Amino acid sequence: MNSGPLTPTSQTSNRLRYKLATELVFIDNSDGIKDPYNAASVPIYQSATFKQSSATQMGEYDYSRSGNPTRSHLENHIAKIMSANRAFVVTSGMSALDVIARLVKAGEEIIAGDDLYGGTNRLLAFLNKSCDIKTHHVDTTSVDSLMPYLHPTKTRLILLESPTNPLFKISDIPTIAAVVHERCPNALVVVDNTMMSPYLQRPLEFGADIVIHSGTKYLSGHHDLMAGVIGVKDEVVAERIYFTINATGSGLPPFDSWLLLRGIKTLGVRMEKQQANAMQIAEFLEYHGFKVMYPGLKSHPQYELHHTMSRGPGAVLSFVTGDVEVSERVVESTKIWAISVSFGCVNSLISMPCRMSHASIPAAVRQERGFPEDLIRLCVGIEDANDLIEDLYSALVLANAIDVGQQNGNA
Ligand SMILES: Cc1ncc(COP(=O)(O)O)c(C=O)c1O
Ligand SMILES: N[C@@H](CCSC[C@H](N)C(=O)O)C(=O)O
Repeated sequence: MNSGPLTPTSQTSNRLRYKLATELVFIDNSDGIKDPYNAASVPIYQSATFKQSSATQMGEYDYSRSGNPTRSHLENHIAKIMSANRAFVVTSGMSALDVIARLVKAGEEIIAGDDLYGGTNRLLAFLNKSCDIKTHHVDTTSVDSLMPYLHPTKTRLILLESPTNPLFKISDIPTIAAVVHERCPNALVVVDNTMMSPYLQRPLEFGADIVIHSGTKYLSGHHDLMAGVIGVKDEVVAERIYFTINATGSGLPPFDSWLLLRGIKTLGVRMEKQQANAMQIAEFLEYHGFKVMYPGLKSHPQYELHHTMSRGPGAVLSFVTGDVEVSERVVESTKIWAISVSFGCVNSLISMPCRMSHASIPAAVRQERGFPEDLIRLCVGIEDANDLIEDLYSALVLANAIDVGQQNGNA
């Protein structure tokens, strides 16, 4: 009898042979997963179970919760583009974070940012209440702010977003990783790299132990699926993660794996266009006097640091109007920009994080952490940049966020 779960074939040579734009579309057939017909598009193995030739010796796949060839193809491909030794795909970004959280035992501690995705904050609050796992929320823009909480045995995870969602704070990932590894040999540095995608930033190359992505965002690119991605450096940690995914049944189903594999092929072109559009929109808003949070602008306090780690600033940005009601009117007045949570899609989206993606963070905590209630977040798509700017300009004028008279010198 098979003594345990099958470990699917997700070993990969984590070296990039070509430039990333090439690797994104180049699906390596030397990964041990053979298709008898040499299909150009990896087939969808829509099968829950797999027939065996023996009652005692299982083949490579026995049951899709434990492993599925379409998922394995995707995991190999993702490991390569993330510079990971192993990668796993699960049913959502939150599921990826849940799998990582299961590496932490009761009584151990997590250090995370004071600006982070609302759902992550909610999961960490739940772990505190129900599992005796405490999180210290600190300003991760300063390595010093982590110091008082680094404990040689208790600290288990350091969870970073860089840039953070939604205030675009930058963490010095290599320095934090070096300090943490020196002081807390038991701790793992985890980076939620959703904002950047592996096309712009690969934190495993500069010290992180685990990188996660909400695959719902840039990796898939079309808002037609939910997925989470985990890239891991260390084989022992990878085996624990695989165990949890199989034990809890959170592996990504075959059809969604296929869709995600298809989406990844266009990540490079989408990101280049979205980022170029975002840069124009950030400059437009700054020109009109708004405080804009975007690491592509020289006015960003950590512009230099960000560019030591990343190939670009990405395509999400935030700005404030100075008045919550004005912000609401702006958001409700656009036509092309859809009022929607999420980001990373080919379509442009507009939202108010305090009312939407980050509403699960209690108002008092938001206030304590200096989270502006009038914040507007823009997720820039691939549309024509001038159309996007005109639509935004009309909404800003309609909401009285821009005083046209003053701009014309008539005020
Ligand atoms: C930075 C970040 N991490 C994780 C998640 C969770 O991803 P998902 O919605 O795919 O569960 C999100 C958004 O949802 C996010 O913005
Ligand atoms: N109602 C959802 C909100 C999802 S927000 C999705 C995304 N991460 C974003 O930042 O827009 C929830 O409660 O999780």
